[in-house]
Amino acid sequence: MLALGSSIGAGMGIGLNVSSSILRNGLIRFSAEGVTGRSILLARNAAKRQISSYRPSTHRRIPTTFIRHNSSTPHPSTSSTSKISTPTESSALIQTDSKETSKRSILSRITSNLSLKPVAETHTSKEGGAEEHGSSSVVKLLELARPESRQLGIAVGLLLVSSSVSMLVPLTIGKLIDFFSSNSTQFLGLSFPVAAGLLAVTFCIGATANAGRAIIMRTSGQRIIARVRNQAYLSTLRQEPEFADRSAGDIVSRISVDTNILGDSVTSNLSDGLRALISATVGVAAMFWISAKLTLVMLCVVPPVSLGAVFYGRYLRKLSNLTQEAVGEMSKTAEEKLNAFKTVAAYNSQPLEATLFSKKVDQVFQLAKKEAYMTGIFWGASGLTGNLAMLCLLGYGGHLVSISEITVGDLTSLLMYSAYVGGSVSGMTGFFTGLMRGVGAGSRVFWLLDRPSHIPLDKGVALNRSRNGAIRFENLKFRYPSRKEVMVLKGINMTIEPGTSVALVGSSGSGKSSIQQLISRFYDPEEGRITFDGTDIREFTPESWRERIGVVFQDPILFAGTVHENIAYGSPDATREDVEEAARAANCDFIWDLPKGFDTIIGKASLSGGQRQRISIARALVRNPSILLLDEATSALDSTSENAVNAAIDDIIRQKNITVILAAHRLSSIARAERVVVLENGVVSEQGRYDVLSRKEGSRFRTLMAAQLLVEKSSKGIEEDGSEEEDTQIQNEKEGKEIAEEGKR
Ligand SMILES: Nc1ncnc2c1ncn2[C@@H]1O[C@H](COP(=O)(O)OP(=O)(O)OP(=O)(O)O)[C@@H](O)[C@H]1O
Repeated sequence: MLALGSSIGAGMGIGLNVSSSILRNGLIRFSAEGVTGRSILLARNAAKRQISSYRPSTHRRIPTTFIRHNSSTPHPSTSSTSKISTPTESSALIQTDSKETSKRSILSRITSNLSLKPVAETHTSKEGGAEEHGSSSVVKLLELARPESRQLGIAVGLLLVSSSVSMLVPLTIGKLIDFFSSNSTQFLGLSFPVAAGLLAVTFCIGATANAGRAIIMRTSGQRIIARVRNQAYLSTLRQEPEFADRSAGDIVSRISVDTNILGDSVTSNLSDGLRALISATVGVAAMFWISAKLTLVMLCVVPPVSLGAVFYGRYLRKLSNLTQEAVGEMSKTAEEKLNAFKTVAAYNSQPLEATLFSKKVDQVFQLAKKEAYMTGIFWGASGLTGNLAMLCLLGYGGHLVSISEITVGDLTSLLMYSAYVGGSVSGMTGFFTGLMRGVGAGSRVFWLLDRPSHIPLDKGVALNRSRNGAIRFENLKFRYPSRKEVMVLKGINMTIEPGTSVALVGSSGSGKSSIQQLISRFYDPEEGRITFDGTDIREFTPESWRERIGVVFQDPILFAGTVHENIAYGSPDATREDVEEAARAANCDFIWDLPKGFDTIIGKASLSGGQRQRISIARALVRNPSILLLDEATSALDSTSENAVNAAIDDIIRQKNITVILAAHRLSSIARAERVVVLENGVVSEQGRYDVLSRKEGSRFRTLMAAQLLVEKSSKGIEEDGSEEEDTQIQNEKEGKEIAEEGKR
């Protein structure tokens, strides 16, 4: 009966096509359906810093107000607000007014007025997990559809019209059979041609309503998907940097695949469910009207099917969660390796990577196979039940016809209605399972939306641009959250006066970069604090604090875009002159030789390492920072470029208006700094001026640098000229002198 119901329903435009419904809610669907031109545009706009304000909890209530804050406004809380758009348009998420878009980066828009209501406690049993009570997820799912309520209301109206028309079909067919098997000249109380014409018009109205319903439902679904994707991405951007580092692939899977399932489940799936409910109700009422006895026989089949559907739905939800997590893992694996494709190729690791990926794919497949078996068994059993019920109906109905209790037309109508009702029951089962799948995908997306950042971007007071002072480390202890067993910094104490320069020195892994990351507030210390002008930097909003810092990472990243865009990244107000000046200061002469100069399109890997590093230095300088963090900033440069960049760094240091903290191994870089701080075993073991430390006998710095000197000498092909008999004292003195001299280069 269910199978028959499905096909008849589909034929009649009721669309009770169970298999297609399952397909539509498929677990793994990488289709680009949700990526409309509009959503791409939205994303691009977002990247262009046009985002106003974002409320992470808005999946409960999609934002209607978007708050823009002025560039000159020091803190989001004091910014002006303006209502700029309606909630029904996807574009409402994005606000476009580049003139007013200040130097504040995209993050400032994301952070302003965050009203994060952490519901993540419900999920925290497992980082990234999706453990949440189904009921609350269902409520959240339905709330997602709220901004679309007007459209969805219209769609439901159209659905009522199309379903009503469809439900006329069985009755009409029954009446037609009776009309043709009698001598009557009246059909439905009218002459046949008039009645046929009226029916045709009614069916046209039904078809139009059905088309309208489908269009509205689909577009609403896509709007919801676009909105959720934007929110999920914004939510990701406001997380602490380690979060994205750790789970980029999984996040991408949540934003692309899960949002699609989610959107489908609150629109197409909801529409299918409603249609099934209407069809079932009207069908049962019509059946009772035709023959209550026969209808009662038919309805015996509903309770067992419904019970089966409930168990099946629950199982499917669990399976859906597992599958989505497996898909996330799969994406993560692929993404990590594709990002390091040259390493994979260089080490001929393609077969290994293929095996690793295929294991992840297999995990997804095994789960999908389980679902396929469950689905097959469920639909097979419910189909059989339906067909047996149909046989009973025919047997008992035939008997009623033979005793003239009902006509042949009535039996035909009843048969058709029962097929409709059967189809509707299966449709409702599909709705339920689709909803459960949506809940599974939804809890993964909601987890992302609700996850509170460990370093909230909205917390704290804005740091006044004019404020300056010393950076002080007070008994700073730190370990990485992902490696709790290792204490990296065990009590750092030091003070860096404003406008001075400090070189952090220490063996590899001694914590130089970690200190810089703590200054940037990518992490917060476990104990102790870093103060700026006497205030704990955790009291400043990360945005206003980071705005004062220019960072040059060890492995500089360039984005696809022009040279100008790359240098001006994070400084949207920078003019061409500012960019050129910064490029000159960072010794980026090569830019002028590029085919289109600053307008040359570059990408992640279209420049040499040294060129990338210099662009990265220019990017840091164009911000006009108060603090410059250089993490092995000259490590990728040849000696000519290194000298030039060091000269640029010298200039910056000499001007004494930027505090420079550099982590370096090279003696020539270390020597630029006014003070050297030696890190060992998680503490500061020594500090002082370069020339003093390098000449101080037995200093830790000298021991460290002696090894470095050897490395640098051998890389330059300089032979050791000391004889074995040479007195150790003389050797020591020579070494100290050499280190000091090397530093002067
Ligand atoms: N994201 C991370 N998660 C866990 N541990 C980390 C992370 N980054 C660094 N570490 C560990 O912290 C310690 C300090 O690393 P850090 O990068 O600060 O050293 P470094 O002095 O800058 O080294 P190098 O000179 O090689 O750049 C090391 O033992 C390293 O393995």
